[in-house]
Amino acid sequence: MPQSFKLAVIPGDGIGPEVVAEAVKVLDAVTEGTDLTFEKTHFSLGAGRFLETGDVLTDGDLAAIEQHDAILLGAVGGVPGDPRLANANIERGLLLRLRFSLDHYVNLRPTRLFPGIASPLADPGEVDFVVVREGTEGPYVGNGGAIRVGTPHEVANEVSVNTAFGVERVVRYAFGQAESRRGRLTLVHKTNVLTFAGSLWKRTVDAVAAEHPSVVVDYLHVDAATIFLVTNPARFDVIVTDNLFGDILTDLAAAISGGIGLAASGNINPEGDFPSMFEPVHGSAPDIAGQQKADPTAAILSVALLLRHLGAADAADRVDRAVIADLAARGPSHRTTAEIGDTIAALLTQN
Ligand SMILES: NC(=O)C1=CN([C@@H]2O[C@H](COP(=O)(O)OP(=O)(O)OC[C@H]3O[C@@H](n4cnc5c(N)ncnc54)[C@H](O)[C@@H]3O)[C@@H](O)[C@H]2O)C=CC1
Ligand SMILES: CC(C)CC(=O)C(=O)O
Ligand SMILES: [Mg+2]
Repeated sequence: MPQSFKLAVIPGDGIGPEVVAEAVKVLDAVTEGTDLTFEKTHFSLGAGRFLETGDVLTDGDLAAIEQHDAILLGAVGGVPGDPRLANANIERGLLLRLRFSLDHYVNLRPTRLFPGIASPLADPGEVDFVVVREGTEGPYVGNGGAIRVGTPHEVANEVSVNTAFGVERVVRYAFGQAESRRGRLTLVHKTNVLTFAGSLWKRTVDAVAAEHPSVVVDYLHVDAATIFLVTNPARFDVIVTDNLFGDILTDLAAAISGGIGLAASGNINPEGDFPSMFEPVHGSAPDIAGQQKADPTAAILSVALLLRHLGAADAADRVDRAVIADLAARGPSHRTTAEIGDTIAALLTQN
C-alpha cells in the first residue's frame, strides 16, 4: 500500500547541513522506486537564522513543524563563546523547545560497535545497548535563576525537575525495550547524593520491575557507570537514566563504539501525539564545519530510526545494511562527507 509522509527537515548549523544533505540523499535512494514517499519541507532554523532575523523558533515555526509526520534535524548551535549569540540560547530556545513542546519524552540512543569499526577499547566485547534517556525533564527544563550576577556573591541555581508521571512513562518504555532485546535493564542515577530525584527513579523502576519479571534489573551510580562503559560495555543492554546523565553517557557510548560520527538518536513521542524527531547525537562541530570532514553516518542511521518509527521496517533494514556494508569496507582513507553519503546511497540501489 502506498505510504506518504510529510517530513520536516531542519539542517541547522555547522556540520548540520552537510550531514543532513547526505541523510536526505540516502532517504531518497531507499525510497526510490517504492511506494514510500516523503514530502519534505525545509526549515531554516538555528544560529544562522537568529543572526539574520533575531528569531530562534517562532510560534509559527513550531505550529508548521507540528503538521509533519516526523522531523529530521542535523545539529544546532553556533561557535561556543560567539558574543553575538550570548543571549540567543539556541540550544534551549530551539532544540529543547522542540523536544519539550513535541513531548519527546524518550530520547533513544542505540550504541553498537559495528563489524570493521575499531573501538579505542582494547577488548570491548560485544557492544550493543540502548540508552533510554528521559527527554523532557531533569535539569534541562530551565528551572533556575541567578542573583547578584557578575559579583563575587553570585548564586546560580539550575533545578532538576523529576515528576512521577514523567519518570514512570520513560521507565515503562525502557522496560518494553528490555523485553524486546536481551532482557536486562540498568538504572543509572546518583541516588546516594541526589536522594530526592534518585529515590523517585529507584522506586519507579522497582515498581515497574514487578510487572516485568522476565527483565533482570540492576542499578549503577553514574560515576561507576562510566567505568563499566569503558571496562565492560558488554554488560549493558538497556540503560534508563535522566536527561543530563543520558546526555553525558551517550557521548561516551559513542566514543567507545567508533566515534560520535556514528551515533544516531531519536527524540520520540511514543503515543504519536506529536511528530518524533531524529538527529545525530553530535552537535554542530564548528571546528570542522564547511570542510566536508564530518561523518554523515550518524545522520544516516538516524534516518533508519525515523523509517522504523514510521513503520517502514524494510526500508530501515536496508539503510542499516548499507551502512554496515560501508563501515565494514572502510579503510584508513579519508572520504568527504558527500563521498560517504554517495557510497551508502549507491549500496542501497544494489540491495
Ligand atoms: N543536538 C545538537 O544540536 C547539539 C548541539 N550542540 C552544540 O554544537 C556546538 C558544538 O558543540 P561541541 O560540544 O563541540 O560538540 P560536537 O558534538 O559538535 O563536537 C565534539 C567533537 O566531535 C567532532 N564531531 C562531531 N560530529 C562529528 C561528525 N559527524 N564527524 C566527525 N567528527 C564529529 C567535532 O569535530 C568535535 O571535535 C555547540 O554550540 C553545542 O551547544 C552540541 C551537542 C548536541
Ligand atoms: C542542547 C543539548 C541538550 C544537546 C545535546 O548535547 C544532546 O542532546 O545530546
Ligand atoms: Mg549531547
